[in-house]
Amino acid sequence: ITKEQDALMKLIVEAYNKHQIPQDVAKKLLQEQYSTEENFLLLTEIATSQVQVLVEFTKNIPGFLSLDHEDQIALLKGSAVEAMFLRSAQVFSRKMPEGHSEVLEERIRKSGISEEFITPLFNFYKSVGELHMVLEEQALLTAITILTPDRPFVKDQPAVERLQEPMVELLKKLCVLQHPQEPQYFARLLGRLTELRTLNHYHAEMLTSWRVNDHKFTPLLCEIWDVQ
Ligand SMILES: CC1(C)[C@H]2CC[C@]1(C)[C@H](OC(=O)c1ccc(O)cc1)C2
Repeated sequence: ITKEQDALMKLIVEAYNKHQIPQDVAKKLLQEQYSTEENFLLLTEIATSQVQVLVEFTKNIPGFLSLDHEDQIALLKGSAVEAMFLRSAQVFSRKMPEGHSEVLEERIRKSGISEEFITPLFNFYKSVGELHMVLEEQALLTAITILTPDRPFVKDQPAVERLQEPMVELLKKLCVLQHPQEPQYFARLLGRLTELRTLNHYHAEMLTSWRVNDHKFTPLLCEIWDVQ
């Protein structure tokens, strides 16, 4: 790892650590009762704070704020769902205090989300959990997801590629260092990004099914997903 790569990694990890889901949201997970309505409101709060965390993390990715402003928005809107699933999968499989993940799973299952979405979601969580990613890998993988050049409406794709490229190179080196006995580990990580893209479709279905049942989203979620 070169000096520049080490500096880049420290910046990304620092940004990733700086923005965590507020503790009060996590605490509510255990306190509130279990009605479908209550669960939906909790998930709305979790999703809203995840998007806020995503925006703050993204702003700290070196070079992001120098991109064309409309492209910055296009990248955020295009990656919000994937970044949210990636972060919740990492939180879910790693840092959840004892018993929280079961409670969260229960609330997700009883929040009006159709079963056809629940299965792929928890399969994804399991496949991320099995990787036992270290923090640096989690942070870099999230930054790489956000800096995907071929999102809809991105005008200057090469500029995004120039930011994403060094992160992919750095992640590749990290994987070799962290998992010397597993040469295909880096490929498995990138495979998760492909699986993530399939979740975009399920997520759109989920939003629609909530909306037809007249559930209300927060303004931030409406804005990032162009609903209502
Ligand atoms: C764990 C998850 C990533 C998975 C189940 C809850 C999540 C936080 C997310 O919820 C929403 O997207 C969502 C969108 C709008 C809304 O009002 C509530 C939740 C999907």
